[in-house]
This record gives sequence, C-alpha cells and structure tokens, in this order.
Amino acid sequence: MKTKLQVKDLHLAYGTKKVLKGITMDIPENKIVALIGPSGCGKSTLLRAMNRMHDLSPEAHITGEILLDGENIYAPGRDAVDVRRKIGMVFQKPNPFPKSIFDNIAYGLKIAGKHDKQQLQEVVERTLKSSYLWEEVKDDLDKSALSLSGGQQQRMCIARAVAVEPEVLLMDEPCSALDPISTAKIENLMLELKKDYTIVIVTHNMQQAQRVADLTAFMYFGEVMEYAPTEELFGNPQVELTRNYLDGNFG
Ligand SMILES: Nc1ncnc2c1ncn2[C@@H]1O[C@H](COP(=O)(O)OP(=O)(O)OP(=O)(O)O)[C@@H](O)[C@H]1O
Repeated sequence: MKTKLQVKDLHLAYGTKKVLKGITMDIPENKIVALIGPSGCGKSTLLRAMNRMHDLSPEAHITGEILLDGENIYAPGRDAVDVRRKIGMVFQKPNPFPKSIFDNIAYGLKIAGKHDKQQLQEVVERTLKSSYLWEEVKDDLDKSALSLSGGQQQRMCIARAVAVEPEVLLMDEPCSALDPISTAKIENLMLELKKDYTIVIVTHNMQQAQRVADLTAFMYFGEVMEYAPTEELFGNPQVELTRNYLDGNFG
C-alpha cells in the first residue's frame, strides 16, 4: 500500500498554546482516513496543516514535516499555492462563491490560466457528474450557486475542489450542516472519489467514520492516541482512552 501523505513529528502552537504535540502518521493512497476525538483536541488544526492553511495565521508556529509523495510540503521554496492545488479542502459549511454554478466550478481552472470555453465546459460537466449533481443542475448552470440547497452546495463545493484535479481531498466535517439524505449522498460520493483520490475527513459522527473510513485516528489533547483500521479501532480499541471515548465517557 503506497503512502500518499506522511506526517512526521508535527508540532503546532498558536502563540504559546501547544495544540499539536508530535503527530506522526501515514495516510495511504486511495483510502479514507477519519480523524476523531473530543472537541478542541486538534483535528481541524492537523487537517489544515496538511495543506498549509496555517501559512495565513501569523500566530501559528509549526515544526516537523508533512510529506506528499515523499516531498516535504513545508520545504523552503515549496509553493503553498501549488501544495493547495494538489491537496484540496472542503469545509464544514458549504462556501459557494456568489457566482454562477458554472463559474464556481471553473474558478480554479481560470485562475490557473485555462480559459478555453469548451475545455471548461467539459470539466464542469465531468466534475458535476462525478459529484452526482449534474442531473439536478444541468439546466441551471448560469444560476447563482447560492440558489442551491445546502446539500447541493456542498456537492458543488466538492466538484469545485475536484475540478483542479487534486491528489488529496481534506474534508472538515463536510456533513455537519446537512440533513441525513444529503449526508448519505456525500458519503456515497466519498466512497466513489477514493478510487481517484486520497481522503482525510474530520468527523464527530462515529457512525460516519465507520461507514466511510478505512482507517481511523483517535486524537486527544494534540496527540494521536490510536490509529488503526476502522473496524479494529471501533471493535477492539487497544488504548483505554479510546475505549472510554467510544463508550461516550467523555467528549
Ligand atoms: N487561530 C487560533 N488561535 C488560537 N487558538 C486556536 C486557533 N485555532 C484553534 N485554536 C485552539 O486550538 C485547539 C484545537 O482546535 P481545533 O479546531 O483544531 O480542534 P478540533 O479537534 O478540530 O475541535 P472541534 O471538534 O471542536 O472542531 C483548541 O483549543 C482551539 O481553541
């Protein structure tokens, strides 16, 4: 099994507050990895470190390495924009741009200098099909993305992330603002997408982790306490803290 992303002794502090305390974990290619753990344990912080989102926060200090295909995304001279093109992010709340559905999907390609109308149309159609949204919106591509339902907006945001052909998709609680039917659609979509992408998801929903994730990491106070195949972690946790958390004793 090829390792796609390798986190090596990653520490992160916001000012003097230590939030990640030496995270080391391998994320295999074409798998879904779930990060679980109580509120404030550092899940989102770790996810955001995986595509250098903290570059935008001057108070965040990072040491350690994150390797994408063996190359450190934090290496001097490595372009953060290029890293973010290869490692895309989908946020908790759908965040469509106040533009048409077409322009939302084409946005990243236009920024990358691709303006060929036919090529853009092909990508828009392909990514909306891969996000199972095409049939619902194919006659409305010129309408504002803000007119879509929350679940449709989130599938469109996933299509937008996929349009620039990333290699890794990071998802920060992508279903927490959605109803069960939209959630099921996104979960099915994730299972389809992992054929082409490596996915890391933060979730508070234990059932969701068990439905979609191949591997699950349980985090606690900035450390990975246990990281194992999802069935093993939920069925037979090796660490007492994990067992207590899964039993609902804290968090
Ligand atoms: N920009 C910031 N500045 C200072 N502290 C921060 C910042 N962002 C997060 N924190 C703190 O870092 C810790 C970890 O936050 P993080 O959002 O990573 O946790 P989480 O496990 O994702 O939590 P939740 O499940 O509630 O989303 C928290 O104590 C939080 O208050």
